Amino acid sequence: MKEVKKAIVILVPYPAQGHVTPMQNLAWAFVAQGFHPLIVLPHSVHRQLHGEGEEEEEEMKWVGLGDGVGQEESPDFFAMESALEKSMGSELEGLIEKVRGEGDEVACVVVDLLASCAIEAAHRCGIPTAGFWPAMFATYLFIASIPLMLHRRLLSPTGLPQREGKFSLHPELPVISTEDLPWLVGTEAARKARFKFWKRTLERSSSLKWLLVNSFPDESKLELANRKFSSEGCPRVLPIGPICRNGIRRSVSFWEEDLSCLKWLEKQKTKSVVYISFGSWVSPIGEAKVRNLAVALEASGRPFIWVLRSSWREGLPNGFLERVEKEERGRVVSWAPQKQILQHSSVACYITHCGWNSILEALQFEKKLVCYPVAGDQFVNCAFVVEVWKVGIKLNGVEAKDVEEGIVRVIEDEEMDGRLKTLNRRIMAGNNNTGAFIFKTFLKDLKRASSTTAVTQDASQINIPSYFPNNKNVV
Ligand SMILES: O=c1ccn([C@@H]2O[C@H](COP(=O)(O)OP(=O)(O)O[C@H]3O[C@H](CO)[C@@H](O)[C@H](O)[C@H]3O)[C@@H](O)[C@H]2O)c(=O)[nH]1
Repeated sequence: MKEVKKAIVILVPYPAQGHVTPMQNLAWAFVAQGFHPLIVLPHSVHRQLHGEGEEEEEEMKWVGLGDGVGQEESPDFFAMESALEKSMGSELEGLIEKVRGEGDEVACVVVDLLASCAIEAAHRCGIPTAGFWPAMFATYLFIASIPLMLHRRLLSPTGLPQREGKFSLHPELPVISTEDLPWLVGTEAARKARFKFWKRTLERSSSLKWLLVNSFPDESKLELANRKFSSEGCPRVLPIGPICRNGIRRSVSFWEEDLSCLKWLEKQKTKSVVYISFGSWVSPIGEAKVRNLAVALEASGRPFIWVLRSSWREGLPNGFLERVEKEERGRVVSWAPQKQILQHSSVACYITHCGWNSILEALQFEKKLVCYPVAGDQFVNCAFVVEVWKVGIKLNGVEAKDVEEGIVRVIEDEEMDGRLKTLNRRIMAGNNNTGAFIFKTFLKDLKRASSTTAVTQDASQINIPSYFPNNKNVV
């Protein structure tokens, strides 16, 4: 028997970059409190990130759990969902038994709501379980209000909008179009399947005690709206974000970053470069739009860095890549060191798909946004950027005229700079960070629920370190 029991926190992210990064940041916040995080991934994704074998980091471990996905396969959302549903429950129970068998204590399991199949397994093992919503709280509210939308007949029983047009569920939520609801992606069959997925997620999450949300306190008043929409037995919502990573440690990356664009960035004038990225997950914008965007960027005459996977480059106009390189006009890369780019003074604005992590990073480094949402929560995120915070504009299309007008509007709008600065101060505010305070409250609650030995101090004395942002010079 070992002398000191370790307090393990098992974290289960959905296996995509935009989910693993915030979960890893959360893991560092746990490390700072004396916990030993164990981040689990399906084996196929673990292999991509860490190669074969277990990655040994001093403070946290990454573990691959069997998922039945072959080396050559690259499953889409539904295939991954089905792989997780089949294997995650039993694999996770096995892991918990193993940890306990080694004499350690599993103090808590934190489950990304997109991997909700892990919730029941954690419950079966009798471990306090928290949900994690890596995105904006408002987008959770749209999911949480599915029952209300069904009741008001805004939706059919299969989740399809029953009327077209704009609506708002609550004065604190922006007006959005029925077409912008997060599950309305792809074909009718895909939309129905996603709606089913969210209904099941909502049912499962009702058994959670807490829901940790990577949103900032500005939004916490929305919790009132949450109470209105949610039925009995919903988790206690704790907006602990934005959890950003300070210091030298890098986030795990699904692909190798092309660092050459940083050297090129050094040579550009202050606030001249347009950065373009559509995130890591949902397929980008289609070949025709890729072509239009390329034409628009060339026509603009502005320097740019564009993250574009090789598989999407077929849509590019003839000779585009060669011209860009020859004229030193910009860089087209498969995967970029995004935070370093956004932090750079040469970058003027960011054309974004409005993934939540990208928005947080842009706010952290005070970069104005030119929004082109593509799928899921991105339309709601965009509505906040454009209509609530007014720190960006929404593109109507990617024709040359739209893009140039959009870029000029954000670059020339100095009031937008002022609002961005104020918002940055508010959400990245040093030691008084409300998100950090709420995290302490959670730890206090956890201590009561799990009798964990890790949180031994009075929680009010816990000094939350820099995993919650307190300045902008971090990568
Ligand atoms: O070349 C690149 C491009 C992106 N990133 C990073 O990848 C992450 C991307 O995250 P996000 O902006 O949230 O986009 P997605 O990867 O598309 O994230 C998915 O998950 C998010 C959180 O739930 C949702 O908000 C999005 O809509 C959904 O597509 C960010 O941290 C970026 O810094 C890089 O490091 N290099």
